[in-house]
Amino acid sequence: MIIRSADLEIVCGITSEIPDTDYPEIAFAGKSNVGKSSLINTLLNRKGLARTSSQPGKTQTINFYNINQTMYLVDLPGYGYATASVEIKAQWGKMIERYLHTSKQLLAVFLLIDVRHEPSDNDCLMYQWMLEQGYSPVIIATKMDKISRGELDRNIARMRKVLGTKEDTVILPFSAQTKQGTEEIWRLMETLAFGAPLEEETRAQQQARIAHEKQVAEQKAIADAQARGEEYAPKKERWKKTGHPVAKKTAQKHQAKKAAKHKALGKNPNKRK
Ligand SMILES: Nc1nc2c(ncn2[C@@H]2O[C@H](COP(=O)(O)OP(=O)(O)OP(=O)(O)O)[C@@H](O)[C@H]2O)c(=O)[nH]1
Ligand SMILES: [Mg+2]
Repeated sequence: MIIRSADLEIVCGITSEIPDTDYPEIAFAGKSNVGKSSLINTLLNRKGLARTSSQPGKTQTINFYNINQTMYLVDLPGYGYATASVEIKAQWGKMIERYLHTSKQLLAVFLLIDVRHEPSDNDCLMYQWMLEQGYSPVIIATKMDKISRGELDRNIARMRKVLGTKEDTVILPFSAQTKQGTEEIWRLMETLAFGAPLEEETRAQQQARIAHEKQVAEQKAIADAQARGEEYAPKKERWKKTGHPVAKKTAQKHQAKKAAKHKALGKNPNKRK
């Protein structure tokens, strides 16, 4: 999917109402620190949009990211955050439960499990809940960069066994570090949200789009210049007018500096050793 816009549009805290949104929602659930926010950043190709931390318990609200005004990716707080107080844990649990039960647009819940570890009791509960509610069960095995290929196969088999997955449950290995799995997850999300994976832009379409965007930007620049009562000079011409290209100036400065250094050291820069 080509991401034209990705904005954190709604932040829902423990006392907030669950919002009634206009687009399908895909939520990311899982234990604290499993990589939910990192997955969202990777899918959107935005490094710090969703806040992440090596300390568990970073996401404490339900965050709705509006993508291209067509769908929401929903980042949930993690469960099983050991150092949070019992009361806080219960409040977060209730908030997540309230969201999962009341959202009218929730299309799918992706359950994230760190591929290095055995699924926890909470992971098993979450998986069962997804089945009971009739959601397409999708599991993302995160942090695949941390183990070998052989271990990955063994751990995914163990994951299936512990969760007791149905045949049609998809388990997708993923790494936010290497971005492996990103395409597969997008294809699945597009199929769920729009019925089929969106067509990739062909090279010709991409060039046409870029040319169109350039043309629109230029027209805007002309209109802005006119509004200021100035004559529009395209970038290249403005550059020509000065007669001193920045790159040339920088190169001259660099050369002068180098010559001074060599002079100070009494060396000839062109002499071979
Ligand atoms: N090596 C590696 N590290 C990862 C990966 N995904 C996440 N991490 C790291 O794991 C830590 C937790 O990531 P987050 O994305 O904040 O996890 P979260 O599930 O959103 O955590 P909470 O908000 O606390 O529930 C961060 O230090 C990330 O850099 C991955 O695929 N590979
Ligand atoms: Mg998070």
